[in-house]
Amino acid sequence: MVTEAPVAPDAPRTEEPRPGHRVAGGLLDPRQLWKSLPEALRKLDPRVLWRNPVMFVTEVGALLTTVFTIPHPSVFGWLITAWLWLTVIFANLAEAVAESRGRAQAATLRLTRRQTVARRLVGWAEGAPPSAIREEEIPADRLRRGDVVAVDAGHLIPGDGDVVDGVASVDESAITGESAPVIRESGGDRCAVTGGTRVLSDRIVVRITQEPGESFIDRMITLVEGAKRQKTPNELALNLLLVALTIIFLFATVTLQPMAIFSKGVMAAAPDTLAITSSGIAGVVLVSLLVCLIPTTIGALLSAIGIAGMDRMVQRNVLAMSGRAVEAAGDVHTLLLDKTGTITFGNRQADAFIPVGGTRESDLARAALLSSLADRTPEGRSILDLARKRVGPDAGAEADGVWVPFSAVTRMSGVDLPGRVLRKGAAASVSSWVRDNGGSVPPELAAVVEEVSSSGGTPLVVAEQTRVLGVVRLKDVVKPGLRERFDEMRRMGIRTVMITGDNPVTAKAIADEAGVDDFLAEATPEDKLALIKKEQEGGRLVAMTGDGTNDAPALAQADVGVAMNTGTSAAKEAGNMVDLDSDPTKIVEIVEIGKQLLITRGALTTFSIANDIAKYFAILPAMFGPIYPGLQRLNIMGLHSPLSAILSAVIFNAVVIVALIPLALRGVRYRPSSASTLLARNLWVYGLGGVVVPFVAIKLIDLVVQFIPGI
Ligand SMILES: Nc1ncnc2c1ncn2[C@@H]1O[C@H](COP(=O)(O)OP(=O)(O)OP(=O)(O)O)[C@@H](O)[C@H]1O
Ligand SMILES: [K+]
Ligand SMILES: [Mg+2]
Repeated sequence: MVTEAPVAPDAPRTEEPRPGHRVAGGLLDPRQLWKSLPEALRKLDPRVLWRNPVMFVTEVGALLTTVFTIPHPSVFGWLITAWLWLTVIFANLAEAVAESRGRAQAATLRLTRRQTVARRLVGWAEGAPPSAIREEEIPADRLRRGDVVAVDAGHLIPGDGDVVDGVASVDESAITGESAPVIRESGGDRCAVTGGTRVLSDRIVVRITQEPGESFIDRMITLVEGAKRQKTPNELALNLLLVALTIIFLFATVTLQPMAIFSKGVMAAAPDTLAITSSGIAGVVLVSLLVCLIPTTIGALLSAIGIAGMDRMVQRNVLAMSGRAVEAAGDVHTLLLDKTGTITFGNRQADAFIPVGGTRESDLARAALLSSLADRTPEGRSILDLARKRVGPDAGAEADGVWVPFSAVTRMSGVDLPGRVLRKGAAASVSSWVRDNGGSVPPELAAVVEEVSSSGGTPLVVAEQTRVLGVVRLKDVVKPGLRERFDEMRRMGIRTVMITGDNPVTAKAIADEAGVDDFLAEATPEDKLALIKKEQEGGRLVAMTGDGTNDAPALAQADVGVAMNTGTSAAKEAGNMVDLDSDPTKIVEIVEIGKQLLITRGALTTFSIANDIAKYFAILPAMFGPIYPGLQRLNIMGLHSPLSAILSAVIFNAVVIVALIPLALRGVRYRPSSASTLLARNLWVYGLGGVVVPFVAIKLIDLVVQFIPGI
């Protein structure tokens, strides 16, 4: 016997993306710099800092100038030493501020991880009689994978799992920040529930899918805290480049022996500074030169840029499981979306029985009902509901047979009753089943199927052994606002492809309405996987959004796999991102954030390297001008003295880090346009800016520091 479940009402959905509704993100509060200072000081520990080679070298430099200056104290020596330490602290501050946002979020999440009591059902099995089930109360944190629990209205769901019986409205605001309740039901692609969310109405039975400590909220906390953040391959490569530059400049500084020349220069320029022991100064100047030359700006901001990228995802209610996924999103070439539940609302409801071949409508309804009695998918339940309206609420109560569940491979479901073998499913599948049984398909079927499909509906053909009885029409609605988003993707150069298990006519109708570039119909899970592999040929990156268990292999294969939060746990496990709002158009924002991350990193790297070279040319003439009068002509900035030139450069080198923290956190502005336009624009702005800014800034700083006695 099969227990009946009520048909799910329409689930409220988010139609507009609500960027940043979780945290008022974006701008940097100056107080945050101050609050993060203790953390920045803690990061001075060389055992932590060595992971950032450029900053580690700077710290060693600061240590050296401290050691040089102690026996030979001078105003210049102490000022340089102070600013070198500040350089390292500013770099740590950038990282600490970036991390602090996530930490605040983790604290809020921890509050939702309240200890609850779970009602475990021992002996529960599909269709098991109530007498076989024993109920016991255990603490939620002792639930293991595979345990089955009952949750009633008003109670917190004790752990992550799949609904195996019943349908309920659930308040998921604890994790999504969205107060409208969502429907969770057994059987379909909306069966996953998250621990810590609350059942508002009805009773559901949930099979736990996670071991203790591995829950979604646990993973979310680790994620936003950045505790396990790993450097992405791109970051590692960039780090290698920075190390290489650092080593080159280290050698350049040491082997060029500028000191001998410099001492002569100082002598010629300002004989009174000779009173300062030249040996003390020599070391300090050498270190200053080195720090000015190595790419400290990008070295200081690199990690903050990565953390901020992850954080921007969280602010858009997207949980990226790895920084690598965020980066990949910025480079996506093709976007694959599944139809049902992603492009359409996904609660396909039966709304008409269309008989063929002289069958009576009530006979079709009865056959559809019998074949759906054990069908736990939302489609199956909606057929039951509609059929009972036609043939009475008690129809089929006496039926007992072998149930054939729906599978995405057969595209059919049904029942083998004594004397009646019934199937319903995709037109092609059921037609060939009828033919295999020795029957024939009435010619009028094609027209009915065509008509239902071309309006975007899904036709399910119902048949009995050798006879086609008719068609059940399932209606689904395309989510609003998709066309604009897909247009936007096209402008970014991204191809959108809809993939579906549905027939080509329905697929085309929905594809046209939604405005995707291309579609693939009658796709099995293997087809979806094969399509992704084909698109990935030649190193192109593929993003995929999906919600169903049959999407899981494809989500895992895609470079960016975005699972809808409303989807199944299998889908959420397989992907490398989860969208808490279950909004397929979110992928546009995900791509934008990815691009913004790549562009920000590129722009600041360009700026940093241009900057260092400019700094060198800004201070060289000032330093060596006195002994090489030819160079003096290059001293266009007219800096006060060699010492003031060096000090100004070191101060600028440190201050520019703090000045760029907001940009690193917020990201360089991104507007949809081609990659080459963006590259050209950024080279101009950040390359040229990187050359010009130091000249102006060092001059301004020099105007101030020249008043310090001894400089
Ligand atoms: N409960 C069911 N019983 C019988 N046939 C079904 C049932 N649900 C769906 N079908 C048929 O099987 C086809 C394939 O279903 P599948 O879940 O693979 O894809 P889909 O849901 O249509 O699309 P998508 O891949 O976008 O989720 C459907 O288009 C429909 O014709
Ligand atoms: K530098
Ligand atoms: Mg599906």
